[in-house]
Amino acid sequence: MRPLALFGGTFDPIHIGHLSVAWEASELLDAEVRLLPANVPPHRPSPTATAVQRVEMLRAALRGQSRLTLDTRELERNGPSYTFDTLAELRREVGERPLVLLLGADAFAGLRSWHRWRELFDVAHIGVINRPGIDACMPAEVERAVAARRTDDPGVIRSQPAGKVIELVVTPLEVSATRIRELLAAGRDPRYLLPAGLFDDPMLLAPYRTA
Ligand SMILES: Nc1ncnc2c1ncn2[C@@H]1O[C@H](COP(=O)(O)OP(=O)(O)OP(=O)(O)O)[C@@H](O)[C@H]1O
Ligand SMILES: O=C(O)c1ccc[n+]([C@@H]2O[C@H](COP(=O)([O-])O)[C@@H](O)[C@H]2O)c1
Repeated sequence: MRPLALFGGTFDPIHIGHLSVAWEASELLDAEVRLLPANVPPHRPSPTATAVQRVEMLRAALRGQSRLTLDTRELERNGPSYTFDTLAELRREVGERPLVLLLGADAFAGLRSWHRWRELFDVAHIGVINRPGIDACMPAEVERAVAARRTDDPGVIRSQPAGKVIELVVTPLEVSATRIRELLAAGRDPRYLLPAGLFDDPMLLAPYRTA
């Protein structure tokens, strides 16, 4: 069955790294990919842009294609955006359809601090995306939990609803939202690190520019 993949993030702002890896993950898994902006990210300071501003940027970035879509459910919930809660809700909606949580290698390495992290495998597969500059060394506790779950076969992902971990080797792009926020705050113009749609309306990037 065609998997449904969720790519969660703060997207403060969305950049070409997000889009490119989500696109390639969709190709590698033959999956529908939804970008899932977090309302209150559980383990980091509050974003610079509001949830409404981040969604406006996502909509502008996704315009003109249909492979990547937007899922705003976490913005409709109060409190921290725990991924387990989101995936459990999605599981109830999709029945037996395979669900894949897409995570950059940095996010995956921090998995053991997540809310109910061991139970994530009951509701979804995890697709780990390589990211340059990230030490791929996994905490032993996480490696023990995932060792028997590893597969390199997208066919296995399609054949069962949840429970596997697959490494997705995509074109590495060393781009981060932190770097883009720094450039914008310094009055620079990182236009080729951002999707073109973000320049359609000058207000979209206003939260990051200093007066
Ligand atoms: N260039 C990239 N290559 C691979 N994965 C990425 C890349 N940028 C972000 N990700 C992944 O996208 C997800 C959402 O990331 P997030 O919105 O925090 O972006 P970020 O660029 O890491 O932001 P920040 O610099 O503010 O932490 C995470 O799983 C992260 O690992
Ligand atoms: O559920 C958790 O405990 C949890 C802890 C840390 C991060 N997450 C999710 O991981 C995704 C990437 O987070 P971030 O901070 O790298 O943008 C995003 O969807 C977060 O909601 C989730």
